[in-house]
Amino acid sequence: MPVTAGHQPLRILRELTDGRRSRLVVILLLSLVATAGTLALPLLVSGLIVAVQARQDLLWRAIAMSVAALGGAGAAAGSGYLLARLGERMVHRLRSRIMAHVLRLPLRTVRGHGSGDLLSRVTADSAQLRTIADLGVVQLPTAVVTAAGTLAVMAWLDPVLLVAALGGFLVAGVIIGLVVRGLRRAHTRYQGALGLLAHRFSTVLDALPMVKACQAEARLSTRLAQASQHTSTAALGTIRLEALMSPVLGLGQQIGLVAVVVTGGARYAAGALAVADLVAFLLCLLQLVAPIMMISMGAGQVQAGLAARGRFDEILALSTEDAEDPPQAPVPLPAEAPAVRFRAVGFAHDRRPVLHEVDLDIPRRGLTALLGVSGAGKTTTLALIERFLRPDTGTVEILGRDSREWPLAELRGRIAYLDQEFTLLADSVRANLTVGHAAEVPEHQLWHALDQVALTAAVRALPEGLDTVLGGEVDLSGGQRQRLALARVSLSSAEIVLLDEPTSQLDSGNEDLLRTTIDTLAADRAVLVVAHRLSTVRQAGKVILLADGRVQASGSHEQVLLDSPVYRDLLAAQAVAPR
Ligand SMILES: Nc1ncnc2c1ncn2[C@@H]1O[C@H](COP(=O)(O)OP(=O)(O)OP(=O)(O)O)[C@@H](O)[C@H]1O
Repeated sequence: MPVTAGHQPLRILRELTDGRRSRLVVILLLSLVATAGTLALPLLVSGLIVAVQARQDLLWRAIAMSVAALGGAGAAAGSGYLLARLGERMVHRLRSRIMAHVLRLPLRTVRGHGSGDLLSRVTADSAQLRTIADLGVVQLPTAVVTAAGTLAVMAWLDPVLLVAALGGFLVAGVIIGLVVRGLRRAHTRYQGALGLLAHRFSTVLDALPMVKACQAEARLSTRLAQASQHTSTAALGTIRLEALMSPVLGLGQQIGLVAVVVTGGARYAAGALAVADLVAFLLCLLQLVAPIMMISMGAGQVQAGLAARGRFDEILALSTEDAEDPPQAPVPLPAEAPAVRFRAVGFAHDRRPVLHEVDLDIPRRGLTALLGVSGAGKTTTLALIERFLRPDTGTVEILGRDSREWPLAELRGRIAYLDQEFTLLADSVRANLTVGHAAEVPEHQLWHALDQVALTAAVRALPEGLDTVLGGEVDLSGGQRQRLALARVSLSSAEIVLLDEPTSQLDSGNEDLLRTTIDTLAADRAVLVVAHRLSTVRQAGKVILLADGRVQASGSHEQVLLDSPVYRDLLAAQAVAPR
């Protein structure tokens, strides 16, 4: 069920107190004590004036005033601290939930949103959410109770004066009500603009070497400054509205004060009001400003928190990749099916057709090479096998089962994938090698995998060996990173291995080494390698040639060589001597 804006505060209250109801009760009790202390003070002052006039003993009254003031302040501090802890716990839980959810979204959805925008939701927006806990849950209700209690005391002291005082605040209240209504929209616009700015900046940072090489710093700085200006314009929308609050309230208070002084003076002169009651009333009026200020400013800030919660909801409403997992246990796998089978597969990126009626088989064992000019659809083919993407038409079968019928976790457990960017985590060498493993991998296996890709010496030379964190001050070269990614793949026991251009950064010595690693992998599983360097295809048992999103030829190297002029052209372009 979609969450309406009206339901949101209640839901946030539930999230805040989930498993901590008793803590909330303590916070509420402390707040009540603080409120009672505040309300008692004017009455105790009034009593003190009467006692001074009557020359009575003042000691116990002084003690009572001290207890009310100190007790109230202590209780307010305690409730504020406990509440902030509850708020931070809620923010941490929501933030973790959002991050876990984002990691399970389809790649397309994540890319569509942009990493910077998602980052700003997890950081800046979650900080805004804290305001709801800090202000909305106890401070605002407490302020309402304090204001109502103070008004009741004022009514008890002199109802006529109360009417005079309220006249001043009424005008302010109407204006502030209108301002608060506009604030949530303004905050949503501002948070959206901030997310866009974060996205633009993070994409520029990701491309920093290229930016520097092209000397594009100045031009991109100007574009970023424009995005920043757009964010500031959105921020001004909230600032303008918030700036109205304090003066409007101050004006209301001044009008109320003048009205009380004039009316109170007249009533005192007429003998209708005692001086102690007039002083107590004025104290109440001054005391009323703090809760009313809290209600108006707090309500404005809570709008920012509610807007942030709304942006969280937008993300949580997006379907995760495994949302379409089959509900029933899948049928057993046929023993002799190929590792991968495409049947009349069609796929379009943003309505631009990329694959058309593709039929292909990848055998259960051995090396298959996927070739084609740049943009032919090779990476898209791998993405369909991994189920990063789903075919628009036709079927993709993995180990004899339609890929839509696989539970996603099981499907991905059967496939190891080395992407084109040979991505590594900004984490230790060990973490990068074992990222897909639930159990700890024995160290000798890690060294063996590194040995296979000739990385042992390089890793031993790192400051903390296997535990050196990469991607910061210490890093590997492009070719070493590629070999580390390959070592990760070789540690996997997956039945299907997908390698997207694994040789792009390797020198000829390392390329020979890679061929040996691939041969070892292909001995007992299916290895599909996207090869730009056509030298790799010589060792392949099967070659599939893609051209314009169609399978142009497939079979053994010799057979495709005979059948396909496109293949011969590709080989010639790479200057690989046909055997
Ligand atoms: N995320 C995307 N959004 C839109 N179009 C895309 C996307 N990814 C790829 N394409 C387009 O789909 C087509 C096939 O891309 P793909 O990456 O599969 O080709 P490729 O054969 O792997 O190319 P290369 O050898 O250059 O890596 C290209 O025309 C490309 O522009």
